[in-house]
Amino acid sequence: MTVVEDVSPNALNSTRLLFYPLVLLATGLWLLYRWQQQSRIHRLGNKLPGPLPLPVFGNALLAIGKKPEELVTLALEYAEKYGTVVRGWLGTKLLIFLTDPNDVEVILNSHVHIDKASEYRFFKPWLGEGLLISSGEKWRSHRKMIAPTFHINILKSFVNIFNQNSKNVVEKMKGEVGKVFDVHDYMSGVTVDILLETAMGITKDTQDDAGFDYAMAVMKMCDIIHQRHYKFWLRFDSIFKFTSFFEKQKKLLGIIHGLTNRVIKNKKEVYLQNKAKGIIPPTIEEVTRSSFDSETALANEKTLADTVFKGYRDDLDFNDENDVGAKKRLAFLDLMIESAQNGTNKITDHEIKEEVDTIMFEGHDTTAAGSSFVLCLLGVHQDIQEKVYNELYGIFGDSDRPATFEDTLQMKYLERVIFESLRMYPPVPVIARKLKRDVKIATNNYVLPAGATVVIGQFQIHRNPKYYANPNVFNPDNFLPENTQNRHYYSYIPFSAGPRSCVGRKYAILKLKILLSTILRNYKMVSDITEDQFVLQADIILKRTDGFRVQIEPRKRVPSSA
Ligand code: HEM
Repeated sequence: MTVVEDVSPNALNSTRLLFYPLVLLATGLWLLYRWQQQSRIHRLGNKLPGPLPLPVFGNALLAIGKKPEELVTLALEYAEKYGTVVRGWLGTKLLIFLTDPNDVEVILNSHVHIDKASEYRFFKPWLGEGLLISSGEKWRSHRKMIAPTFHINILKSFVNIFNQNSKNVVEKMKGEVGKVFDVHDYMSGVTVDILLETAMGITKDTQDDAGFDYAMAVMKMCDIIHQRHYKFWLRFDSIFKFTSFFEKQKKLLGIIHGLTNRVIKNKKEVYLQNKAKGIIPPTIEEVTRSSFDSETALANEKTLADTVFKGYRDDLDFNDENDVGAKKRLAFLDLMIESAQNGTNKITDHEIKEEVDTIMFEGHDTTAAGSSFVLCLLGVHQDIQEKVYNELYGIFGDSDRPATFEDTLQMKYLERVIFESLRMYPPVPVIARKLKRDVKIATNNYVLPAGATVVIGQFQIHRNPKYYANPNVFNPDNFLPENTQNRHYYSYIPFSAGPRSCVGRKYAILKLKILLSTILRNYKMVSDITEDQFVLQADIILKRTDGFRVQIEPRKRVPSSA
């Protein structure tokens, strides 16, 4: 029997009488707290150098009417005028731009300030809460799961795929001989194909031609997100929804998610079919074990990358040095699906999709821009290109055999060229973090208030004459061991650094070496413009507004000096 309690009207009335004042008090206290916090941010923010803000707008109007390429010039002018710490106000929002490696180290090396700035929320409809933007326990546990999938032994097993796809793109580029063309189109297509095969385990015969459409959709999405960063009215969802950008975004996400959904669906179906047949997929290590033994010694050989990045050892180094075990060493998507199915790692289908979207974006657009810059720069700097070619001729001679992992260790000059290109044209030109607590930086002992957004400008850091003698001159010798060993580690951060460094750093360098060496063994790059004519575009990923224009000439396989 249910007992219904009789609640008297008086009791109800006195509850109401208490409820409303309490809500009012709580709201008042919250507003007071917010006001105090905001005035504190204002007080500390205004102690930093920066342009004079206007009431209400702050400095937001500075970007109005500016084209993306003009924003690069504007940012550089302000850095020149105000120094390595510059503050700006977007309305009441405090942005602090840092370009001194000592200050940057305080932020990037911290395990506290690992949350991404609120500007990354514009990625949410696309990447959800994937590794790039997630925070807290979700980020920590997913990073722990994903980092081992970039173990050096897994990367070695990708060498054949890198080679095959590089050969394919060389074949495709044949049609461009004698023309001026945009090499980025080719680099985008090939990097998507490589990711589909390596990270996603989708074999060539099951791929369709969606890679190129995907790459183009990603570029256009980046443009929309970027415009939302600097056109302050687009920052409000309520306004954005009524603009043409919103409809465009919907269409682009249809293409992007269409591909990633198909990839996951195919992969899961194959996994379940195999499981029903009692086939447990072999780990990558089992598949490639025989070749590892001979390579074990080489794995320990120091590459330039080990020296350059040794100052900020991250979990990628830790995983390589302390083998995580065969079971965990699966290619990225295989591991995600296996973990979700057998419950070793808690990850839902939705979370798998977020991570697939993240890796597909981060893994392709960055390396497409990186490889395009290298090819254009070599077209401009013929003397440097000849040195690269001679190094490659020394390794491969007349043969057109594919590159091995050992070969990539011999490509020392090419590696310096890649690093120098990433220095002058870092594909990710800025990183932004939200400060969780106040933090004191090295410059003038400034205190940066909790709640502020810190923007770290790699582009500017990499061109500081204090660390690079002629910072605006393309000179691969900047990465000779004698020049790197005493340089501040945080003066070179194309892959960011610290706990949130790029998880694909080693993958990217290996892939770039194989892709670029294959192209350069087959073609000579030629540029009809000089480097100072490159028009850079401030974007999520650094690009050239004028396109990555080059010409190619087929190589005769003889040393270039002959
Ligand atoms: C030249 C190539 C690349 C460059 C310059 C680059 C650069 C970066 C940078 C600067 C970050 C930090 C971004 C931030 O904090 O806002 C980052 C993060 C990340 N990168 Fe890369 N990246 C490259 C290639 C790759 C590749 C090939 C992959 C995967 C296959 C990848 C996956 C990621 C992921 C998942 C993150 C987020 C890591 C985290 O927050 O824990 N990247 N990358």
